[in-house]
Amino acid sequence: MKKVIVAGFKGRMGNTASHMVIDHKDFELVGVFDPRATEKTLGENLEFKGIDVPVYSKVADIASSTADVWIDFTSPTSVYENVKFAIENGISPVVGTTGMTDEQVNELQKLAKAKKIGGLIAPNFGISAVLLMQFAQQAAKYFPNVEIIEMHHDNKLDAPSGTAINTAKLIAEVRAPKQQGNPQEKETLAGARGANYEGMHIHSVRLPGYVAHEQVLFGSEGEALTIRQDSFDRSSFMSGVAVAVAKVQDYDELLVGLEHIL
Ligand SMILES: NC(=O)C1=CN([C@@H]2O[C@H](COP(=O)(O)OP(=O)(O)OC[C@H]3O[C@@H](n4cnc5c(N)ncnc54)[C@H](O)[C@@H]3O)[C@@H](O)[C@H]2O)C=CC1
Ligand SMILES: O=C(O)C1=N[C@H](C(=O)O)C[C@H](O)C1
Repeated sequence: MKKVIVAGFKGRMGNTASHMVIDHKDFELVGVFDPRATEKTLGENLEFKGIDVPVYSKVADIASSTADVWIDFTSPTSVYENVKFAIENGISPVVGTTGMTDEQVNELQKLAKAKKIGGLIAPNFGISAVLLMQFAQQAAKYFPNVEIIEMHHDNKLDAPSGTAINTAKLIAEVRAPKQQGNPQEKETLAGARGANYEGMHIHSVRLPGYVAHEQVLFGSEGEALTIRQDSFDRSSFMSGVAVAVAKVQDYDELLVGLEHIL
């Protein structure tokens, strides 16, 4: 049995992940963490009735031997400290939270290597998004002119999305550096051309009703290719999270990207 703690359990993803862990025959939920929590045990919430695991509202209250795996769906400003805490306490992190800087990820990777702790940061746990990123990287070898449009619910804190940044990074690995559009182009309204990652423009849409969606648009002489994925429900991320929880302790480093453990 993998003993699991869920950080951010009062949020959308943390709630879904807590249910997944409870329902999984090989996992045991041993604690949940969220600074917004006021209850002492999870079972005080009607939807978790009978699940009397401890609720933590301060990270310092979590003992190092509490869990094998730390699932993190929190916020861009808290994820680095949480993951650092997990690694320092011998707990393998499975991280879905987006918005960390490259420097923060590098530091955590160094720490995990030094402590020989396996972990995973996945910008997206959905198989449709993992495949989209791989297809986009393949297509970019033949279509170097590319723009990315990511579309999310309007409660999202970070922009562009972690998936969009990761898509651009994967494409940049196979495409010669290149600025796109007319070299003389001028924005008459700031931001009109979106963010710019090594010449690739990334556009972020935020709308109620949306969950998580991405389109990668490729254009060439007389033809175009569009790759799109849609996550309509947060349950779609859970098979990826479950695979990560099951396998993460087999590694002794912090990996980035679900594809590395599938
Ligand atoms: N990798 C993936 O497949 C996915 C990643 N995400 C990412 O997961 C993160 C969370 O997303 P949502 O659940 O929609 O957000 P949310 O805002 O619904 O939930 C975040 C929760 O984290 C809590 N929190 C804040 N600071 C904390 C801390 N220091 N320790 C523990 N909990 C803390 C908040 O109180 C809140 O309850 C975002 O970064 C989002 O981009 C979301 C969906 C899929
Ligand atoms: O905030 C979200 O909802 C999501 N965040 C991740 C991201 O930033 O890419 C993954 C997915 O898109 C949902």
